[in-house]
Amino acid sequence: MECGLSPIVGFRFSLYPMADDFVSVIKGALEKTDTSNVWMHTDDVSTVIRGKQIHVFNVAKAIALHAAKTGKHIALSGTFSAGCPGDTAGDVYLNRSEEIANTDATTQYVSSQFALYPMNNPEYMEIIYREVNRAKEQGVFNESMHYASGIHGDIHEVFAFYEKAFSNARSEEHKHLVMTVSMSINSPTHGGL
Ligand SMILES: Cc1ncc(C[n+]2csc(CCO)c2C)c(N)n1
Repeated sequence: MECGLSPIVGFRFSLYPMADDFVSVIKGALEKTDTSNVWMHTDDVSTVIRGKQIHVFNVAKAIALHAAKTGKHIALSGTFSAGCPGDTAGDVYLNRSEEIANTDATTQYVSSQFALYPMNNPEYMEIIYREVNRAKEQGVFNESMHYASGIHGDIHEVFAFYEKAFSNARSEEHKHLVMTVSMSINSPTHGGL
């Protein structure tokens, strides 16, 4: 499929609540979030949201935060993509204003791992190192590991880092970017902030 020029950003993700009532945690997180600024579709495996970058990251964070507020141990795994829309569904959401819809500032510790894939960019390793260094400067870097980098801290700082990294790793010349994230929230393994 041809890569288009649409500035649309997408995020396909799944929530895995470690709880018997996982259905209500998933559905509750999706329903409590104001998703009016993104195109959203849920199926039996995952949910996809598409729209302006600012809204996609705002909605992704809000869904994670709503799930986290249940107090249950939540795993979230997903892929952000831009520059290769494939289809035009959701393009209508690109005319939304920049005003974000979800503003809950509740503190919540998140431990996560991410990987950047700057498509068709011969400088991809420099781009990845640059963003990992920014994570260190911003105090959200956790650890190095094979195939990903660990990012942790308050959910608002972690998502702010991810949104910046996603912007920084794209360019006019190299529009197509993929970023994977996996998060663990309320895990008994971490001590918290
Ligand atoms: C964000 C997100 N979207 C969809 C699923 C798939 N899924 C698994 S259980 C369930 C509820 C019952 O219909 C759904 C929709 C997921 N895990 N996380």
